[in-house]
This record gives sequence, C-alpha cells and structure tokens, in this order.
Amino acid sequence: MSTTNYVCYRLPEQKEYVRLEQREGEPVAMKSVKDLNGRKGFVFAPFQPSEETPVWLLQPDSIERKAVGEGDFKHCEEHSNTELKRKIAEYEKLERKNYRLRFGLCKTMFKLGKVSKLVIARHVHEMQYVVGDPEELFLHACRLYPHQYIALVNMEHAGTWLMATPEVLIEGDGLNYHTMALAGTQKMPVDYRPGQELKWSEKNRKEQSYVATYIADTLRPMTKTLDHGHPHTTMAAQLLHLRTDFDFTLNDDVQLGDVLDALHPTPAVCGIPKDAAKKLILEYEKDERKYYSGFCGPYDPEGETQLYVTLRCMEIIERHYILHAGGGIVPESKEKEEWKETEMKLNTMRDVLR
Ligand SMILES: C=C(O[C@H]1C=CC=C(C(=O)O)[C@@H]1O)C(=O)O
Repeated sequence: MSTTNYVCYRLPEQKEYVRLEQREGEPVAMKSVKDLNGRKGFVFAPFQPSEETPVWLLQPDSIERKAVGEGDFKHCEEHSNTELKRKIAEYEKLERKNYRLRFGLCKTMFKLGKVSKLVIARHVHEMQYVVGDPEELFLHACRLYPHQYIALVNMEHAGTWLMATPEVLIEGDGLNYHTMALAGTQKMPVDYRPGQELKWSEKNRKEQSYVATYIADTLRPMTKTLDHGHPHTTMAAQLLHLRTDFDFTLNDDVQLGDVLDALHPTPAVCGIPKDAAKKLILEYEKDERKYYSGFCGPYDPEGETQLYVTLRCMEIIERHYILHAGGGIVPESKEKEEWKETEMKLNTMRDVLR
C-alpha cells in the first residue's frame, strides 16, 4: 500500500486540507528528535526513535491545497466469514485479559514507588472491515471530526497511518509558541454545549495536573516568557478532556528541536517520572506503539509549525487496521473504568470505519 511518500493533513475548523508529496528521493530518517534542529518539512516521529521507527522528515516537492467538500463515503464492508469471526472473538478475550494483567502490574509499580502515573495503551487489530482507499478514509474523518486535527501519513518505510487527534504538542509562527496539557477523560453528555464547564473527579484532575506541572517545569528554563491558563473542559470527538494552555517564547540560545526533545513524550502519553515510565512502556509495549503517541505535522523553526500528538489513530495494513489508544493510570484508577475509556477512544477510529 505504501509505495509513494505523501501526507494529507487538515487543521481543526478548516475547510481545506493540504496534500504534500515527495517524489524526488526519500524522506530523511533521523535517530533523534534533536536532529530536527536546522531542518524543515513534515515530521512523523514515533513514541521512541529506533532503527525500525526513526523520526521521518518528508520534504515535499508537490504541495496542493484542496477542499474537503461534502462527498459521499462508501462505508467499509464487513467480512462475513464465520471462521474469522471466531478468531476475532478469541483475540478480543485475550486482549481483555492482557489489559487486566498490565493494569495489575501498574498498581504493583505504584506500590513499589517506581512511578506515580503510567499511560498503558492498547493496540487492537480490527480485521472485519474490508479496506477502502486511505485518502477516502481521510476525507471521511475530516467530515466526521471538523474540530480535530486529521492526518494521513503514507511513507514507504513507516506505513500508512490515519489519526483524528485533539492534542497539540507545539504550534507557533517562529516567535510565539503554544502547547497544552491534555489529560483526564469523560464521555460527552448528549446535551453538552461547547465551552460548558463540567465537574471533574479528583482522579482526572490529578492525572491532568501531572502533565501541566511537567510542561511548566520543562519549558521554564528554555523560555523567555511562559504564560498559562487554568484547566478547562475541551471537546475531542465524542469525549471531553481537561486542558491547560501554555503560551511561550524561546530563549535566544534554544532551538525548537531542543524543546521537542525535552517535552516529548509528555505524561499525557508516558508517565511520571518520565524515565521510569518510559522504561516500563518500552518493556511491555516494545514493538507495538511505533508511531502511536509520537507526533506529527508541518515543522519550520522560522515559519509555521503545527505539531500534534499522534492519538486516536490507526495503522492501515493491507488486510487489516491496527487501532491504538491508551489512558493515564494513577493509584486511584479503576480497571473497568479505564478499559471503558480506552474503548471510547478506540471508537474515534472505529467510527471512521463502520
Ligand atoms: C493517551 C491517549 O490520550 C491522552 C490524551 C488525553 C487524555 C488522556 C487520558 O485521559 O488518559 C491521555 O492522557 C490516547 O488517546 O491514546
């Protein structure tokens, strides 16, 4: 499927999307986020850079702006094969058991004092849908989720990924930058009005405050100015999250790649303390996260940068889709509720398929 190197992205609230293609040569593969210093292009970075999953930088020789339009999406067909259905049911049982085990392990790590927050993720194989054209799926996602950042990344060596994410990692114009601490989740009530404030549990507030504190502590030594607002409710497809916004300008000797290297991965996708949490995640989700919970978007330290965290996403592989979603676990978390939360997050991509 991934024979050409192209990306399509649509910023929140926009009616147009951008299609970038690199026909000459290959996207640059980098070993670390810091290697972005002095470069520009479209970045596709993994949770943890490695030989198999480097940081990619696509440098387009074709740039098109196109209307999303109305369009009529032909939904993916479902396989009717009973043997496949039996396999899927078996797989789902195993996946449920596996999550329970990892949640238990998380609680042990809290008791041992190794971590105080850990994001555990699920990597779910959906095999019952017959694959459609990824660009059609992208357009369908744009129409379904007008308030999200939608991106389709198709790179020969990274595969084909589609996302509808609410989380900005860094956006700015070369001078003024913005980021957000996004965490805590609840289902959006049917009568929810945009801007409406809701009650948030102590558990959700704590989960989000870890992210806000981490961002403030990380940015403080790198920035000339740093301002932040209060945690408030924000929408993401069928869900609500808690969010704190940060605006900042960089110290003269700090480059944007250094800031990304310091920030990523935030406790919204990793944990606290960062190194211990990352070590546990790499131990238990070694080959699975890949580009999920990394970041992607246009990057130009002297111009426009719009980098988002790769959440509510799926990898499209010839015969099936691998959907990814995780959630922050703290000692107060309850297993069944956390499982339900990951199901709701997975539904963002499932709803694009069904
Ligand atoms: C890790 C994910 O979401 C993060 C962003 C918002 C809320 C989150 C939470 O409530 O756990 C996560 O930190 C995901 O969607 O896979």
